[in-house]
Amino acid sequence: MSGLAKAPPSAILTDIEGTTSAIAFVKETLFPYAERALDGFLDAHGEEAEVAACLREAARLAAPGEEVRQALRRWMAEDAKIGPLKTLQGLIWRGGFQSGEIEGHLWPDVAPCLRAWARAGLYLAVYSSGSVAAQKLLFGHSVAGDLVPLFGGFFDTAVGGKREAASYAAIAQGLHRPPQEILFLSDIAEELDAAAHAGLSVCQLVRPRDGTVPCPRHPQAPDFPAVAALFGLPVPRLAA
Ligand SMILES: CSCCC(=O)C(=O)COP(=O)(O)O
Ligand SMILES: [Mg+2]
Repeated sequence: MSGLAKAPPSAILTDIEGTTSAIAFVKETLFPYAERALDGFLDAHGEEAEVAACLREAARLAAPGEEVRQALRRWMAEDAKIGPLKTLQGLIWRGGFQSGEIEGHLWPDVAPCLRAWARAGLYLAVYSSGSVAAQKLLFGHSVAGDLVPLFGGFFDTAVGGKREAASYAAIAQGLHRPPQEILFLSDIAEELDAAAHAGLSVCQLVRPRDGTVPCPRHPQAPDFPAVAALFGLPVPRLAA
């Protein structure tokens, strides 16, 4: 087992899907919303610069002979972490989050811990395959209110893939912190491997309702208070 910090970390870097939020929320709410709205959105906005750039990149990455909208739908069904798809999803979800039709799911243990950690002076950041715009929508319109002000940084795959050690080294550099001061939380073994390889402390969230596959190579916790206990972090004050 690797990744347990000797001193408590000064920064927390968290994944979203499977870590702060249910995989079912992403697969059963977010993806179907984007799927339903895709054609209308592309018909209305397909010529706008950002959307057109995503469509060109998606066409380049599509399988030979595959139509671009067909490729986008296939990637959604596969939960493929493809940059132009993730950018388009974020743009499509914006209307849903802003109207209140979608609320960002967070497991109930997450917001109290994030607030306690931020209050104690820990630096909080997000690293997700979801675009930075989508991350801010989810935390800004979450079931626990607007949590965006708790975070100092948001990273998506523009910094590199989540299974590549270089991405975590770049994030540590961007945060001006030694990698070992950063604790990365994720449900995915390959992401934890990459972060640990870059020198970060890591912990796997093994959330029973997400059916996470436990990875014996890294410390494991069923929720954020258990992460706090493992790594000497503050725990939320109990309501009186
Ligand atoms: C607001 S991010 C939505 C979730 C998403 O699209 C995604 O791909 C999450 O992947 P993660 O890297 O957080 O597991
Ligand atoms: Mg995840």
